[in-house]
Amino acid sequence: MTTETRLEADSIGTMEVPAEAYYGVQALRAKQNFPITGTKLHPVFIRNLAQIKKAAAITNNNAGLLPEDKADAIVRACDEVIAGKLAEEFIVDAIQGGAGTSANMNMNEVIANRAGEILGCPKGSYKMVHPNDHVNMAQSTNDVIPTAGKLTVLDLLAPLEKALVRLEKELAKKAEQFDDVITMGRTQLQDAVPIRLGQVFHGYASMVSRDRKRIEKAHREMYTVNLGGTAVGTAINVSDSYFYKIVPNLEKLTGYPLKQAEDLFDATENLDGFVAVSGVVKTCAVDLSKMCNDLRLMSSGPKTGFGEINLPAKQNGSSIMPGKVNPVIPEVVSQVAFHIVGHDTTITMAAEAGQLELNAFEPVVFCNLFESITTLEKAVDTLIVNCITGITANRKHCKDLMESSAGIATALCPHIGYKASATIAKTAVKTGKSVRELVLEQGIMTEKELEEVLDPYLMTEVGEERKEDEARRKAC
Ligand SMILES: N[C@@H](CC(=O)O)C(=O)O
Repeated sequence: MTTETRLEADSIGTMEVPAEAYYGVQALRAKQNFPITGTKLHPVFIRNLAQIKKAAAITNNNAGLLPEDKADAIVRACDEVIAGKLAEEFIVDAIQGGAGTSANMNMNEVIANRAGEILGCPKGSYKMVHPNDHVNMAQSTNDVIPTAGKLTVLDLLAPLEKALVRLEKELAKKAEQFDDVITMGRTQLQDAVPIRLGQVFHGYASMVSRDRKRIEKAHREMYTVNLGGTAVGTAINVSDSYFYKIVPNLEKLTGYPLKQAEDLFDATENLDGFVAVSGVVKTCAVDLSKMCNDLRLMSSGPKTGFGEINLPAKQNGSSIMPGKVNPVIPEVVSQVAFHIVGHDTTITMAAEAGQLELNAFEPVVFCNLFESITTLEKAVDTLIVNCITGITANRKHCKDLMESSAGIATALCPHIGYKASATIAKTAVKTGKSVRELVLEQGIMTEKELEEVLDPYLMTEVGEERKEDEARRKAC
């Protein structure tokens, strides 16, 4: 590593910057001011910010305000950043004070130095391409940073949405596979009434489908950007041509159906769109964690728990207890959910803390939201591959549990009333006899009548499905 430096100046004073660095004095000051998380800016965010700088250079050139050679060099430098070539040059911490100005200036300096180099200027001279005058031309941190944040959310949500489609499919497959596995449903952790394991998994598939649609709907909010509004939404320092063309040009580069906000003041000062996305991501995480709680309960044991299903064994469970296997995948999914709930609270507080024309807390919103989305996507992936696809059911044990439970007495109510049914249920629990045995013993119903009333499959069906099943049974 070279120890040579160059001297750079900003409005605070002068500073030694490593001679080879593409970043400049402002990025270096920010690095020193914010030694906070040790996590740098998200690479997808860097790529999107570079796309915005590229769109701005093209638009300013078309407006006749940025000479061709400078614009070409800036576009080339942006393309290099987009390709990930200058990744090491982005040195500011993901969490910074200053509403993202440090991130924006880090980008402006890297592009200015690289574009200057392309035009034959030494790093740090900024004679041909200046970070503020040329790269940041017609922009403010306050419009480029939220726009880059929205593009990044869109990029990160796409794989999450795809992962949820896969999860829904796998759950639906399990629902089919377990459709004839009858077990005892529980409410408030007490025996309730029979249910088919397939119905339980169908419920999970429906939940995931709803979560996915909710995310899809919220992601559309990200298409509306405040680019062109500059500092406070009044578009100061922006030419008419740039104002009308910057978003369509960015749309061409990104492929997203972007729209310039009708009310740029609102779009600059409010972060509710990010809160909405975080909210739907959190909702999905909470749902998945609830499902994982169920999977842990249903697979508990193997001898002393519910033991209704088996999760695939993924690793040794214990350092001290030989042969123990733990439900590690549902456990990790739940932890991801707790993490996301915490992030959502942070994002909510940050959005609430905006003042007047700007919200200064975008860095923490982005840092947490990006992490929420990607960790959820990865959690969904491991949940599918390492858990859901390999779940098996202990059919006989499920049936035994259902048959030995007094819960099926509920089905007697329409025939003998709640009071008599409760007496049967209580006696069953006390004596260990089955509900069926007691009803027959007491001559309350005939065997034939009971066959229909206490048919556990019919207890899990309603409407057409029930009629078809009854007809099928009669025909046998
Ligand atoms: N975030 C800065 C504006 C900028 O960097 O463009 C401010 O409002 O103070």
